[in-house]
Amino acid sequence: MPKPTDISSFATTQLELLDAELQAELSETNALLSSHTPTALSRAGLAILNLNVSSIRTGLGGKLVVEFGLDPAVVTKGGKPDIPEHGIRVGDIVAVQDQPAGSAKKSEKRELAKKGVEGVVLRVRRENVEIVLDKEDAEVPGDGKLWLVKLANDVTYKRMNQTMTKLKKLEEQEYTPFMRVLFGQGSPSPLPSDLNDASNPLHKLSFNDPSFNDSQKEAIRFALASREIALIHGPPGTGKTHVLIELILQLLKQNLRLLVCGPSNISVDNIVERLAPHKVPMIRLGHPARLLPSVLNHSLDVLTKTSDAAALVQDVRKEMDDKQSSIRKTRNARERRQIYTDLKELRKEYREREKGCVESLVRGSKVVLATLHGAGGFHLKGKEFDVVIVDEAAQALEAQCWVPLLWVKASKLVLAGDHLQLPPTIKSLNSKEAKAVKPAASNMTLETTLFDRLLALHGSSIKRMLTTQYRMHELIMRFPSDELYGSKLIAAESVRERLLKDLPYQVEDTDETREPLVFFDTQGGDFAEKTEDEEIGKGGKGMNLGDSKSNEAEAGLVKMHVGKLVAAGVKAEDIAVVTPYNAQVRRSPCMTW
Ligand SMILES: Nc1ncnc2c1ncn2[C@@H]1O[C@H](COP(=O)(O)OP(=O)(O)OP(=O)(O)O)[C@@H](O)[C@H]1O
Repeated sequence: MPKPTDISSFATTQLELLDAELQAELSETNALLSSHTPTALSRAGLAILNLNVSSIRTGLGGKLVVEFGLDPAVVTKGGKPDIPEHGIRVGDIVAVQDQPAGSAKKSEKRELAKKGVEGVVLRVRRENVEIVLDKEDAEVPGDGKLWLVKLANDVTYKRMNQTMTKLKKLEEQEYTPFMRVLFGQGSPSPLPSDLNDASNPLHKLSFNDPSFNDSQKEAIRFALASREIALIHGPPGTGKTHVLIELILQLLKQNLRLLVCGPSNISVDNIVERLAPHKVPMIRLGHPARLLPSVLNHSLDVLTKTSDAAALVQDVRKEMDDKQSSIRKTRNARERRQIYTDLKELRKEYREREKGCVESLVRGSKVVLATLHGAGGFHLKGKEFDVVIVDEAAQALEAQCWVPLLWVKASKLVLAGDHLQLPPTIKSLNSKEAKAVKPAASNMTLETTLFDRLLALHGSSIKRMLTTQYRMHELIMRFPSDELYGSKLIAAESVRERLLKDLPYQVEDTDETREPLVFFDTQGGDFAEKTEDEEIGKGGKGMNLGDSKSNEAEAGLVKMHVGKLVAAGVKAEDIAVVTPYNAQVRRSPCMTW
């Protein structure tokens, strides 16, 4: 077994690695922003030009929400006021500035860049974009044309950094037995020896879904019985989320309080959606715009408007909105100053009332759900939970997993994920800065997840693997099963022999629809590969700089195969074409049939 990890040196290494990663991210973005014109950035999807403020209101936390629409001057007569295609997404950090004139020189533009305000994208619609401004007393830029440009996102780093700094500063006597287990300074409590025995009460567990297979039942019993940590290893399509939902329901039956997290909003929303039919008293923390519409009813934003405790908050919110809109009508400087002073007072009042409302909502929920990052927000600081559950844990940086573990009080952790799929993306892996870091544990990089580290520390006795998959024909499953999962995967009856010709609608029995897996050998043929420079502005969305590959003849082969499937009756919307290269994706327009 590896040696126990020294907690303080672990945190120091993490801080250094995180800093190297942030530097890599910042230099990538800054290089891009400083060397391209607004028009080029807009073409690359990183900026939106020609905007005006269309409205201002007060959002959760008393923050200013500003809506931007297209300047009427650029909307062609009779045309729609739709914002042209862009790659700015909810949650992105952006700057809003007066738009430099097309003729402005670079230095002048930089000067302008210092003005303006920063914020987070709250909502993106066809005809407008909403931004929550960072600074409460920020003055929204003037009446001229504005532009909005995407900046590097350092918010998640800040929180990971705070978390690792807190871990580093903890005194030894502050380490809980639970924490010691997570660093190998203690062993997990032994499980009851009769866990797999019919005499164990967990064997009489009544499951909400009677169709669970044996590996799923065992994982649920194991996670219930474990005292400190339980890892649920779910290869693709093995029902990992299905198992987590059951586990949550079972833990609730034991009257426990749960914090459920995932690295992304979608991973958390997926659980909320699947828990909702069980009428569980739950609350989903997070920016309302980042949540799926079906999840909004459980969100703090909606509950602070609709719950009993909400009326008090509403009063102040309305008053703030009225004041805010009166600023724009006032030209007199003294009056404006007075309004700002009033707003400051109101904001204080608002925050206090809102805090009370949120506290009562969080207290009343047996299950709180948030992203790992969101679990570090002030709503949860110091709150007690019996179990923290993290889904998609093998896709999260370890420092991210520590956000819920350090800011709330908890003594048991369940991690669900698949450490054999791709780890989180790291930009600094081979950077000079990352290489200079001396790791506290052998070979530690940011790619080492908490899931990996715990397995290496305590061995597979802390893990249960789900082995029946409900997604792939046996032949498709064979390769990943043999190469990654020790040949342990089993195809469920429902998919083991499933073919396209057996789809529940009319599909002809042809060579293409009879085979579950086909390989085309393109070696040696006339399949020349092209390398394209993915230069900004050439139509790529996001920051796809660097080389990308494409191969016209291979695209032709795909087109031919897809054509045959469609001709046999397979619906086009049931077919996905996947390729790792952007340049090859761009060949897809030639695939219309
Ligand atoms: N015991 C079961 N019996 C029948 N179907 C099941 C069972 N368990 C899971 N499934 C089905 O398998 C599919 C995959 O389930 P789920 O989405 O929970 O898996 P997952 O492991 O979380 O998936 P992913 O690979 O996307 O992480 C779903 O359609 C689910 O209904």
